[in-house]
Amino acid sequence: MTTGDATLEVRDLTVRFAGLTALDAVGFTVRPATVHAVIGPNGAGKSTCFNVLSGVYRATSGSVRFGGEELTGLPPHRIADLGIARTFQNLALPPGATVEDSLMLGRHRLTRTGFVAAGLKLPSAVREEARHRERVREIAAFVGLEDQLARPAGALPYGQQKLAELARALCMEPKLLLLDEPVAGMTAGERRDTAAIVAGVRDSLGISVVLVEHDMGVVMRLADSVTVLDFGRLIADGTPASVQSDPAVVRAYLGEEATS
Ligand SMILES: Nc1ncnc2c1ncn2[C@@H]1O[C@H](COP(=O)(O)OP(=O)(O)OP(=O)(O)O)[C@@H](O)[C@H]1O
Repeated sequence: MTTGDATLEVRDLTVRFAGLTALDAVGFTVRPATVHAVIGPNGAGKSTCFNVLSGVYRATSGSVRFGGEELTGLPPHRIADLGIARTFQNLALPPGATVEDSLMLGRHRLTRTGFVAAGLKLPSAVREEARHRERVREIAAFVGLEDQLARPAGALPYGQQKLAELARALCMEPKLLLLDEPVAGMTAGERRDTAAIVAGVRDSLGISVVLVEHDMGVVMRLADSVTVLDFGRLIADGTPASVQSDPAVVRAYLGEEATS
């Protein structure tokens, strides 16, 4: 599949949990090599949307197509096979493993060598592993973690652990990257650096990014397009500047401040 095919089309997506409509006929399009943010107050349906895109939740109705393939109903590993990788709001790295081995986990899907050949250390298996380790080093350098590869991932400062999680997802060589609150819990400097790395994922690697993020500064600077949800409904969709001044968006956020 070429990058030109890697459009994500969400149409009439509805998710109901026992009487509660978490997503109500939501639709948006993510063009290739763009950053698309999904924002909204707490409980708006952002995580539910992400969980459908990555196959963790089943849609009640509606469609999600990526490069022309229907995703709804596919299990997470099949969605990953189509070139969609995700990060998690809470870190999902194995705490005892080194950064390098954690990133090698991201290469698993791309590994051809079978269990027996790897166990016997056949030359083809050794060569393939060396190629993967080289790519892991390149990706670690891309996110600025090249000097941390030998450290246990769990020993890194929180901001660097989040970058390792991002790097692990990049190691899957995705066409579309789903980032769940990538700068949450980071210092101001780490937020800036991470925003620059995500911009590089789009501009240098040509990967599309869908971002759920509460940090409006990061969203407004980074996103090419924004979908705003409130109580499961789409209330605005467009450029960062247009949604920022949309009265429905202002009302949704002011409502949240007034009640929190
Ligand atoms: N597995 C579930 N079972 C039942 N209800 C759920 C489930 N997941 C989410 N919900 C409900 O769906 C609604 C949307 O939740 P969701 O987590 O998608 O919102 P959100 O926009 O991601 O919120 P936040 O910004 O607080 O993470 C909420 O009312 C939530 O309680």
